[in-house]
Amino acid sequence: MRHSLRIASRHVPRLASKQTTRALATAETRLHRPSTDGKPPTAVVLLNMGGPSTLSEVNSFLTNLFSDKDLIPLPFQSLLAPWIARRRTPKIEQQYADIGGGSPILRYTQEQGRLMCQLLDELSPETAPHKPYVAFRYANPLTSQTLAELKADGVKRAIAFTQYPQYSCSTTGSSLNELYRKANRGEAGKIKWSVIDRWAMHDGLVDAFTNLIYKALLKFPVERRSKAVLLFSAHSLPMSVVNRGDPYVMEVATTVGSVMKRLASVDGFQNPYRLVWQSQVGPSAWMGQQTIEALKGLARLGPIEEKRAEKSAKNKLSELVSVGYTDVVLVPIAFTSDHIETLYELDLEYVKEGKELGLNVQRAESLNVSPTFIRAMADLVHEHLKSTEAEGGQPVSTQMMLRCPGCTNETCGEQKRWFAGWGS
Ligand SMILES: C=CC1=C(C)c2cc3[nH]c(cc4nc(cc5[nH]c(cc1n2)c(C)c5CCC(=O)O)C(CCC(=O)O)=C4C)c(C)c3C=C
Ligand code: FES
Ligand SMILES: [Fe+2]
Repeated sequence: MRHSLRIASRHVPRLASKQTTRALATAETRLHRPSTDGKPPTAVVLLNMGGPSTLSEVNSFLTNLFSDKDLIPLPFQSLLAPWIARRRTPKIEQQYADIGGGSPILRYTQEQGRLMCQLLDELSPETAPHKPYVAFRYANPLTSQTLAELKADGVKRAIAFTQYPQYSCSTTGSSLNELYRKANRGEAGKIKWSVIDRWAMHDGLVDAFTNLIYKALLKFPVERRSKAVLLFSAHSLPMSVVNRGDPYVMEVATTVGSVMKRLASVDGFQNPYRLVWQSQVGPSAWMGQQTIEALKGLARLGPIEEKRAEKSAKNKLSELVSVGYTDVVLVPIAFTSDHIETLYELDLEYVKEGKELGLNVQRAESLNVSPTFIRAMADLVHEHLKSTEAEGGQPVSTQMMLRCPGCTNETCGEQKRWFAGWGS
């Protein structure tokens, strides 16, 4: 049987499990939350960089971002950061205006947290109630504000849950360093912390990505689906960061490998694919190939010709069939929700440019609030709670404890030791 015939819509619900949909529906309509006897909530703190929710926040978002030494160390940073931010603001403001006036990252993160905690209350009644908090690095709610909320709620147990599935010291590392700096100063009171620092190969995450890729492939005519090129696109990283031993590039590749394995195991699907990199900023060397260059390259190579054996007894000659690698699915593989990189760069720039180059480009939807994804988040936190609360449970992964071999940032070491001691 040809692959193209095997991608039928009946396979899509198989990945988005009925159990998940039912559990979500139950969580949505449930009238009675588990009795918690006035217990303080188990806090699930969703860490991300954030984005400006309105155009008036663009400048402060960029100022905070360029002031972050863990992300971009600059000479005379306190002077240079506001200057770069001011120069960049009009261009970036225009991009946010073009996607509707702001980043949807806060709205999605709050909704993901709310739905995840509803599921968690059912999965783990012994640690209920679970309450989601959002701690952004560069936009509101900033870490200090979130820690004040934890303190006001009397939280005693908290999980720092990174919303970047793949670990980079410039993203998750920066958020953990900030959390350590503020929580260590007692801004949240006395709390027992543990950390979900990476989840690049989590089964539920892989299922959620696979579902969304299927959905995008279904937009191509059945006979072309198995040939569409999957271009997994991740935010790039400066080579200086890659070269100090940052694990992000390796971890993004493991997500891609796991998704391709899942596609093959579910339906024997073996689409051609590449991992490419987007959103580089400034003149220094960044991880490549750039997503836009890959699109241009595919367009340049054009349709390929393939020989297919003609079975007819009369005509033993091969028939030339043009199959072409002009069908492309762009898959944002390192973000858990939409924001400027997907809605502006992928949708408004690359999909448009790809079409002008003669390619048929589809974009796999972002994870956002897909039921499979919400279930994955809840399962992950549930597994984490079980393992940390078991006798001898550890608050951090062994992988988190290994600093980049080229790291010279002392805060990284202090931060890891602090979390490994459950934040005391
Ligand atoms: C996995 C995700 C991300 C990595 C890794 C990452 C590294 C990284 N980013 C910059 C500089 C900028 N990033 C900007 C925006 C931005 N970056 C990410 C994600 C990752 N960044 C997201 C999700 C966003 C958009 C936020 C939103 O809209 O919701 C920006 C601001 C936009 C711009 O000025 O172009 C900058 C600058 C560096 C230097 C870096 C690695 C060191
Ligand atoms: S930069 Fe990676 S551990 Fe410090
Ligand atoms: Fe970025």
